[in-house]
Amino acid sequence: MGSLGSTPPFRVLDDTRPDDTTLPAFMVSTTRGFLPRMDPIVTLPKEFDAFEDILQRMPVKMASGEPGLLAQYKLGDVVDKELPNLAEAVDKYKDNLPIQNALYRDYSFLASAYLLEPCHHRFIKGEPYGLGRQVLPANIAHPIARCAEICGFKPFMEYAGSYALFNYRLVDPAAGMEYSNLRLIRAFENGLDPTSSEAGFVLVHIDMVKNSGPLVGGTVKALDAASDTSNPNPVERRASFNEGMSSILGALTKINGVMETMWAKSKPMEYTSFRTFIFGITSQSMFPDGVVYEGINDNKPMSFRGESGANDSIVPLMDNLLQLPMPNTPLTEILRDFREYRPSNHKGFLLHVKERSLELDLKNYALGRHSVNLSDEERDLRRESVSLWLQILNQVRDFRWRHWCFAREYILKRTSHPTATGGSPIVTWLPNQLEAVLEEMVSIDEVGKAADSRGLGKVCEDIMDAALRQRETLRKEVDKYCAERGVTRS
Ligand code: HEM
Repeated sequence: MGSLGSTPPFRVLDDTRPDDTTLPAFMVSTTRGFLPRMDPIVTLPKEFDAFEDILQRMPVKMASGEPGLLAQYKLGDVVDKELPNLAEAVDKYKDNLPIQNALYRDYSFLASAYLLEPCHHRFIKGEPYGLGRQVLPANIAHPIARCAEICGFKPFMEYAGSYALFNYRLVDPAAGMEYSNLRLIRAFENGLDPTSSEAGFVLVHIDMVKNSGPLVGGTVKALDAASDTSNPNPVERRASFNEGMSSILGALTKINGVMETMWAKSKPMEYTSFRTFIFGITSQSMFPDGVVYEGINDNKPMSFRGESGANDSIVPLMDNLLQLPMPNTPLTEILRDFREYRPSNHKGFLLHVKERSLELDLKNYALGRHSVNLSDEERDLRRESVSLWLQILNQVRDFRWRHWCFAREYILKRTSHPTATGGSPIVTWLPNQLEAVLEEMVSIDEVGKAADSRGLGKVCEDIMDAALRQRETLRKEVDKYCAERGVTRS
């Protein structure tokens, strides 16, 4: 295929080669999207039995239903007395990347539980979080630093590599990724019970991401169609572009539908109790000077953001493909920083899509800004492209609006702690991006109306009516929370 531009190609997998242990666990594919290439490894090699034993005793409520070490405030003591430093055993498996990913997941669970155990105990007594443990001992610090380095993660719990996307197992392997067939591998509170709010919170993320294959496939198709200079037929090219965009729209609609199930699967009242363990170090009062990883970084304190869905790749993929303009604010800097906390292959793909979209001038291609002397058929297809662009933006709006509702109902109404788990300011950060989407929708709608006397049709008119009403509501709500909490918008 002939192709415009010089951005190096990116290899998106169709076959994820689940048995290949030499490839990283996370590689973007048209089949599994942003999920790992294979179902996560559950059982660690036998050298790690002592570690596994502590992990099983760790949760507030163990798999047996009995109270575990975190319920008794005994985890720190047990780690200090019983856990060997298994850094050499980690190295023994350095060529097996899926095993390294499982080790990274498990060490990051233990690291967060160890550091935040004192905060959990204050929280359940109704007290402020206070300080976490400020030093991560060598028996956790050395192995986590090593396996994180091998896998390309930060040595602290991440969303994809650890807490969410590498943390499920199938009850019946033959039944696949059906929600009722999913269980967590690791949990802090009572997440080993699949009906718990902690399990629901994590499993809904997985249930959404399992629909990201067609999103990736549609993105690749849209970019390929727009760059296919070997096809002299503009009608065919645009029809193919629209097919890619339709696939994206279908995937996002499904993903948003699954996201809505969060309300029932994870109760707003119960979120703050397991959330204590997924806070990060950066911008958190529990770690004002960072954390010392014993024997690492010359014992100078280090700081990492906490686990957050903000490190998921679905929405950033759309931001990059659609060239969504973000305001030049400190809040947008946080958004950029979040994008460092994801698997290297996801990062590479997101960067590729961003660069390719700009190089192809994809937005102007979709909007038909450079098209002249169009036939009726081309005009219809171009109108469809603009409508699809707006409908996809509307799905991104839907995702971010629901997020604002989550933040309001699960967090703002329950706690005055000013920062979210990823370290963003809780009142202003999500609205920063949601406002940007709403503004872009207004701008695309105007282009669509100006380019075609028929406008964009009823579907888009209804979308815009609802979006403009939502913008008013959002502004009032954010003003209210800012006033109540004495914060400014950026
Ligand atoms: C009860 C449910 C949820 C709550 C309370 C919640 C809360 C939050 C908060 C507070 C943030 C701000 C970033 C930070 O952590 O510092 C955030 C960001 C984000 N979360 Fe969630 N989240 C929830 C569910 C989900 C789900 C199911 C996904 C699916 C992948 C997700 C994906 C994201 C994304 C993409 C962002 C960045 C938003 C943006 O770019 O504007 N979240 N979330």
